Amino acid sequence: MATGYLNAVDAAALDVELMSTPGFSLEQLMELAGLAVAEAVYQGIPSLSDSTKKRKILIVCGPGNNGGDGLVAARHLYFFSHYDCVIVYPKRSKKDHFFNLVKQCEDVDIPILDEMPTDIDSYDAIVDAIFGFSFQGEPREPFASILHQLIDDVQIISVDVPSGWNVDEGDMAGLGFVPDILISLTAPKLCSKQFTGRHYIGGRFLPPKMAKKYNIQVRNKQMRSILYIITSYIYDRYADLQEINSLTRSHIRFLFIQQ
Ligand SMILES: NC(=O)C1=CN([C@@H]2O[C@H](COP(=O)(O)OP(=O)(O)OC[C@H]3O[C@@H](n4cnc5c(N)ncnc54)[C@H](O)[C@@H]3O)[C@@H](O)[C@H]2O)[C@H](O)CC1
Ligand SMILES: [K+]
Repeated sequence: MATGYLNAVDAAALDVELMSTPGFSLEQLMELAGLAVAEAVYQGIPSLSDSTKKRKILIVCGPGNNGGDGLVAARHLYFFSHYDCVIVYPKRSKKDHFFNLVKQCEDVDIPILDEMPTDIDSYDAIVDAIFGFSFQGEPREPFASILHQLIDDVQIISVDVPSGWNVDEGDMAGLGFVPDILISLTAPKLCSKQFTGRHYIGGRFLPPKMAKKYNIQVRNKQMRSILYIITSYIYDRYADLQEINSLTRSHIRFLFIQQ
């Protein structure tokens, strides 16, 4: 089954419509988006077999809601137990909800830095929650420099859009920034046609009528149950992971793109 892509204008319109017609709040959508991001990290960067050791994850958050998804993901990863997160949040939003999200992270002792640490090579992965579908033009500081630092050996997981990419056209600015994993929220954005890495889709809350309106085709039930059986078989062998994996099955799925 093909999955429809969203351009920047439709992605923003869909977001507004989701928060008006069916009555989702931004907080609710962000919580589901952030949980899906945490689950993508869990699948993409599996926990270590030595359960006394934790994966180190750096979560870089931008000034808007994409950054909010990163803050939510950090909190969920803390409770997944296998991950030690550090947040970089250089331009904090002044909105109440973001103040609360920051406090929730501080309450579970997740360090929140204003700038990039000097030891980024020591992390197992970096979550790019810098810009999403409202990014325009070329990245301004401090994010331009941060994006340059992300081009190295550490695995990168981008939230919704690889940061710095034009939402419709891809890497127009020629940054050369290419994540290893992309987690699209609600539906893949047009630029993701150029992405060839591991691709998940999360944030599964779209009412069917709205999916139809925006030409987002969801995989049919039969395909979903076949995938469910396969993933159950693979993951249920690891009894201690079962609970989290049952969450994973419900919130994210692999995206098979038919070009
Ligand atoms: N639909 C969903 O599933 C949900 C998606 N969510 C996430 O929200 C983002 C979109 O959030 P938004 O606040 O509209 O914008 P961004 O985070 O993309 O960024 C806006 C932010 O960035 C600044 N900015 C724009 N261009 C530049 C630039 N060239 N240089 C520097 N700064 C720039 C701008 O001023 C703003 O401050 C979506 O992608 C999802 O990740 C929600 O969580 C809800 C559910
Ligand atoms: K991003």
